[in-house]
Amino acid sequence: MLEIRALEKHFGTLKAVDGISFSARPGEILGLLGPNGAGKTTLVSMIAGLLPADGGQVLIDGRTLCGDQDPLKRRIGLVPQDLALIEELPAQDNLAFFGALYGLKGLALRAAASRVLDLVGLSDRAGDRVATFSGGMKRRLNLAAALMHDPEILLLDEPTVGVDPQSRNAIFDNLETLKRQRRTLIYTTHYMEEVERLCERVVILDHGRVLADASLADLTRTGIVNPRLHIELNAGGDGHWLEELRGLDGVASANLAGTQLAVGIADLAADTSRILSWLSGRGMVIHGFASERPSLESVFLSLTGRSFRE
Ligand SMILES: Nc1ncnc2c1ncn2[C@@H]1O[C@H](COP(=O)(O)OP(=O)(O)OP(=O)(O)O)[C@@H](O)[C@H]1O
Repeated sequence: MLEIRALEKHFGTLKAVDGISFSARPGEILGLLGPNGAGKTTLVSMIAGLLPADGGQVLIDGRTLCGDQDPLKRRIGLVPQDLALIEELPAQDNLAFFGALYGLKGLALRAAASRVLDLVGLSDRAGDRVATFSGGMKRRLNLAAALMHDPEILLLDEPTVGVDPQSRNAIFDNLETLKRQRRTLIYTTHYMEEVERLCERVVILDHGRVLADASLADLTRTGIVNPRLHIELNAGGDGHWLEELRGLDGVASANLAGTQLAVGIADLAADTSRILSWLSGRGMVIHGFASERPSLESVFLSLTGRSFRE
């Protein structure tokens, strides 16, 4: 179990990480989301022990991580945002370099290289120089390098930037394999669909603080953003009934533009038919309606005031 408690990092007067706490379990892929400058990379660097914290703690199974030399650090791996590869060396020599940093040598080093190359599907390219690899292959090797010392906690800082869809899917498959191996994965990304595909839980950051820490299902159900009904009426009229509609149980908002009525409601299943009947009862003819569930994108926008990729 990885626990982050009240972590802080200041750069001059800027609080890049301002008291962040959350935890992540083995076998979980936790999505770490936030707009540019939210503090994600700073946070991940502190968890990885690359950057000293100004306050707070990182704990693994209840034990506090103390400094760069702490043996607990071996239990963490980092896939950095910027590729950390030596282009002129073959893939296997790159892996040997990273393995050696963790004290691996001889047979153990070769076994680790073979295990990670197999996982990322690059065994047949082991002897080729990284300079000859595609962007996606470099990303996969970057992931392999972080796994040489067999960490149980893996921090991934935007690991699919610049990756073609095929390599992206290959990386997802690798991450799902690591999840099945009961590792803990912290996944930072700007791609909403990646979070929706990979993560059950998400921590949303902005200005160095946690805005939300919830399962994806709960986030889109909490009422941070309501589901909506889009109803087309035969005639909007003066909308004198709007105030009354807004006062109904389960109605969070109601807006009329011409003949288009948008109603924010608490629960699609429970409230839809009741609202349609209420409108019919007021003599309104409904030409059509559609329902819209809140997306993670709309939750993010509502929490941060910014769109995901701004
Ligand atoms: N070494 C540094 N010195 C001064 N300010 C820094 C330093 N590193 C980061 N910052 C600032 O801290 C804030 C958080 O930056 P960070 O890189 O952690 O954000 P991020 O969420 O990873 O952003 P992005 O999505 O753009 O990678 C930003 O305002 C950034 O300018």
